[in-house]
Amino acid sequence: MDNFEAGAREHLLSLNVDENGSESKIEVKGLTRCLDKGVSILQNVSLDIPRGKIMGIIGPSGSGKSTLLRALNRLWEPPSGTVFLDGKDITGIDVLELRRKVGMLFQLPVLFEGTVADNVRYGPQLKGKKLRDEEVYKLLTFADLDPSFFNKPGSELSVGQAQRVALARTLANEPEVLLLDEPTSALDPISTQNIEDVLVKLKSSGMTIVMVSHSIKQIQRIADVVCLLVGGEIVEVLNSNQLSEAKHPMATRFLELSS
Ligand SMILES: Nc1ncnc2c1ncn2[C@@H]1O[C@H](COP(=O)(O)OP(=O)(O)OP(=O)(O)O)[C@@H](O)[C@H]1O
Repeated sequence: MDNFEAGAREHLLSLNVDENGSESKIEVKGLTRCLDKGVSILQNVSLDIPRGKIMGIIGPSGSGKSTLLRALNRLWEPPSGTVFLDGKDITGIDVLELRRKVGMLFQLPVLFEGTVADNVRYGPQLKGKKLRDEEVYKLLTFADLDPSFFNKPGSELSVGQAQRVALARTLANEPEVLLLDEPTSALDPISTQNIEDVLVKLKSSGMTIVMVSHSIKQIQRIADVVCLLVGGEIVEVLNSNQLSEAKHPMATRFLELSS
């Protein structure tokens, strides 16, 4: 390991522990969501999301994965005292500030009107900062898009290209956490691999990533930790290389059927 690598590693290790000595970037404590009719979508969910790691969330359709993810940046407002970012209750953080820190990418990207560059500049512009052309190029390259996309209208892109622009747009806010809801399910295998490579790069720069995916193989490729959600409850949290050790009957059946 050369000096630079050693220094970078030390820096990353120092990112792993905050002032409270906690290794969790996000803590979820007893999160429940009930519908008006009394049906519960999430039941007493408690989860530690490790800092600087990729956590995969898997589970059958309708098990509450998206609801849990959306609670983490208040797209669904969790009750106070249930979700904490760096030890702070997120319901007490200004919502725009929170969403800058905790960015989100959806299954299908929605680009704003205008060019690719307009899209990438959107977030910083809201704070009164105009990204320089070179900064936009850098973000596009990072998201694995050729710089020639700079002036293209967003409406002329394929879904895979638009997803990478959406990623560059999210990264322009310099988030600390990235939430992904099945970000590659509409993409071809090459675009999928490109996005996965970018996610792994982001993790090595210290970012915390939480990804809902229906692909067990994808989770095994890139996640460090996996959370299995069944019927609104967390039934297992495992290292991604230990998925075969899941014990909960629904979890084992789900894993058998999806592999
Ligand atoms: N706003 C809402 N109003 C009523 N029901 C909802 C609402 N949001 C989610 N649900 C229901 O809650 C359950 C969990 O939904 P959620 O989208 O979180 O599941 P999921 O695990 O992400 O599903 P999928 O894998 O199919 O995307 C589903 O039964 C869904 O119909």
